[in-house]
Amino acid sequence: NQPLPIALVGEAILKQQADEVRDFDEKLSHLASQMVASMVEAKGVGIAAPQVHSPLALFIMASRPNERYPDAPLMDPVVVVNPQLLSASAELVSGEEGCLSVPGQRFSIWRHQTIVVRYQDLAGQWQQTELTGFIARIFQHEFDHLQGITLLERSQ
Ligand SMILES: O=C(O)C[C@@H](Cc1ccccc1)[C@H](O)SCc1ccccc1
Ligand SMILES: [Zn+2]
Repeated sequence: NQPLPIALVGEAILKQQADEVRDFDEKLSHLASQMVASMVEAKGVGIAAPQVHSPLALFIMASRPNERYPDAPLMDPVVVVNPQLLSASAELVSGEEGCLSVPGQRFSIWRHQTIVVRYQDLAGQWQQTELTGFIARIFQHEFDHLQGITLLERSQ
């Protein structure tokens, strides 16, 4: 499962609104597995479809402990399709983020501490859950990518 080339900030694909996923077929599952492979190879904790030049509303979240977030939960990669942000806490928390599309740079970014989200899985089943802390941060970072927003537009 060869890793896919990662789009760099400045490429048009990263500035577009991603398209709704309608076909929950084996092509979608194959793209998701290629995204996981690309994220793992790039040592990321998430990756969005536009970053691998696919304009689909799809991303991977895969929190794991790391030097900046040593107490981050270790979780299996979650495939998030057609995500919606239902609510977000007034409480914001600042944290350091990187981006595979802005290699070698780190930014301090304000994110909502807690969010309630809804999304479809690879089978098209709707999931709804509350996320908090580092996982909420990853979701917000990847959700931004689907709206054509990168760290550069958010860094304080
Ligand atoms: O560019 C991406 O979407 C992947 C980012 C995701 C990320 C989200 C929130 C906070 C940090 C990163 C990559 O994972 S950047 C590499 C990385 C990995 C662990 C911690 C910080 C940065
Ligand atoms: Zn990013």
